Amino acid sequence: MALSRRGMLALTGTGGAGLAAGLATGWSLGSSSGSTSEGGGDLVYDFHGAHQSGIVTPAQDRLHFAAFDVADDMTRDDLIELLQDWSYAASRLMLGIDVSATGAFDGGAYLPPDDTGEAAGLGASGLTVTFGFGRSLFLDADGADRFGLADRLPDEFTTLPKMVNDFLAVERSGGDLCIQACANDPQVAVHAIRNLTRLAFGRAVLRWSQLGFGRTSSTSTTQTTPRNLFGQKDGTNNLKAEEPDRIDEHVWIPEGASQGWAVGGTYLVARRIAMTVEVWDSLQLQEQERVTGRDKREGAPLSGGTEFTAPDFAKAGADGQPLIDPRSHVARTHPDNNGGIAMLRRGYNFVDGNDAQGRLDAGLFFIGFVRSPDRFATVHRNMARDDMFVEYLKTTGSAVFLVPPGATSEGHWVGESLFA
Ligand SMILES: C=CC1=C(C)c2cc3[nH]c(cc4nc(cc5[nH]c(cc1n2)c(C)c5CCC(=O)O)C(CCC(=O)O)=C4C)c(C)c3C=C
Ligand SMILES: [Fe+2]
Repeated sequence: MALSRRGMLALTGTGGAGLAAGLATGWSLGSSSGSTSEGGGDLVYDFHGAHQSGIVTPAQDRLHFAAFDVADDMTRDDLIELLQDWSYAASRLMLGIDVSATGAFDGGAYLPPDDTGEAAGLGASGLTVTFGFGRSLFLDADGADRFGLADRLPDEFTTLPKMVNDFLAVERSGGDLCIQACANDPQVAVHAIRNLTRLAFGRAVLRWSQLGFGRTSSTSTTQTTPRNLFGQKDGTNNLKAEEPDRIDEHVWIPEGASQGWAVGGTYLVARRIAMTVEVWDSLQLQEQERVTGRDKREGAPLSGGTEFTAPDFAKAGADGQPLIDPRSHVARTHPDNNGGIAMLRRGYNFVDGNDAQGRLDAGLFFIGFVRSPDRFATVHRNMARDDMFVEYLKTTGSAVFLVPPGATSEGHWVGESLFA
């Protein structure tokens, strides 16, 4: 593949010394022969910033998430080059332009095009591309330090304990690297993952991937609360971008964390949670609401009020029992019952076909951003132990990635601080 940067033609083959060299001297996005924005596709988010995009960005409607394994023969320098190439390509894709300057159509008739072309004319569609590092990048399953990164592994980067409703498939779990692509057009998100996967050819292999539709959270007060496949309003009491102090407290890795290079990053916890929708659908409305702790129509807590009224876990009904069942999902996961821990949820619905009995393989691809995996585990343990909701859920995939801080400006790349 040949990609060009500021008039410089990069290497052909698997990717990139030329690209890395371009980065070192500073690169510019210039113009592209590729896509132009049309219709609703002209929403563009900035790739550069102190934090990566796709975290507090108002949750887009579509997701393509991918986890990768780095090839066995990769060196530390190769890994750096891959991250540089991915950063450059992502910064272009987020502008709604092709992965390289010659793109889908201008590389000449005798070469495969750099860009696969299916997003031509769709614009940026609010695309965000977020990169993460798996724990195995630092220390693999055999304890090998493949890239000289073991002493950069944060103490906080622990593995999640097994939970009661875990039925984890190896082929849907883990990974050395991840890319979360979110957009308002599914083809734009798929195009991003497809082209970044292609760019990694010979360097990293796709391990598993997940498509998601219909965001199941709002991450901004400008958004209405969406519904998940149980028909519930989901995301009501989520952390919102308009609460920077709470985001600082709960999401970003703080100064004083064990590894300074990760400050300003966060941890992404991905859980593929199958929902037994047919069983749920046969529950009485009243029981669905009791299990959730909120009413289904408005999403208001069962202690009273409207959607955004704070739940009152102490409030009792005429029978003297709490109006919100202590084993409801809201009671088990609320910060008041978890030592104040909150997380930024940014998940998506999925339907991946059906089984031989006609039951949908449907659920929620949960994505949560937290400042340490241990904080997620605390809430999840409390939920898994006796949340009534768990009866209707089965977790089939799981992975945790450290999302490093953002590439601050052009010429910088995601992951730079790890190798500094
Ligand atoms: C441990 C983390 C969580 C997992 C896993 C999880 C799965 C999950 N949740 C829903 C539906 C809802 N979740 C709601 C609230 C909520 N959920 C979590 C955490 C996990 N959920 C938290 C921290 C909260 C917020 C609690 C609070 O502060 O009140 C709600 C209520 C509406 C809302 O506030 O978003 C719903 C509905 C599903 C379907 C699911 C797995 C499939
Ligand atoms: Fe939840």
